[in-house]
Amino acid sequence: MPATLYERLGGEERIQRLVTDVVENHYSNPLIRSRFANSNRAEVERHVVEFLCAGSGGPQCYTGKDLVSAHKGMNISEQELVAAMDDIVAAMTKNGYDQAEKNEVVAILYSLKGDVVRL
Ligand code: HEM
Repeated sequence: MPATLYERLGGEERIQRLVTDVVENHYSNPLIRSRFANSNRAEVERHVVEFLCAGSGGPQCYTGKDLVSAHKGMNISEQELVAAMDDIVAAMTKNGYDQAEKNEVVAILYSLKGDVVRL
């Protein structure tokens, strides 16, 4: 059996470090940081770790809202989606991931566009 994406991302410990950098990038990205002004950073971070672990094949359970409920009423634009994806790719580069894993994560994020953008 080929390794799951969860395994190739290095399991929960490396995913936690990746997500800390992703959230840091979002909170300092002028294109999207205002979106998080009223969010609980620690809780968003915990939910995103669970989301990525569970969604990539890990044993964790995702305990946050479903994606549509989490983003409903925000009217997020395509530009904001690209900005968020840029933050994630930059954090993956910083954490030493290969192009193959970056491509896979970008493809998954793009496939979720309809659950996030213009709701
Ligand atoms: C495919 C892309 C995306 C995925 C997979 C995603 C995933 C998530 C997840 C798992 C949460 C946690 C939900 C919870 O705590 O219950 C969340 C929250 C959030 N997301 Fe996204 N997100 C995406 C794109 C975006 C974009 C483009 C923006 C805006 C620039 C955004 C803004 C937010 C905000 C502001 C919250 C916090 C909501 C709150 O405080 O309750 N997301 N997202």
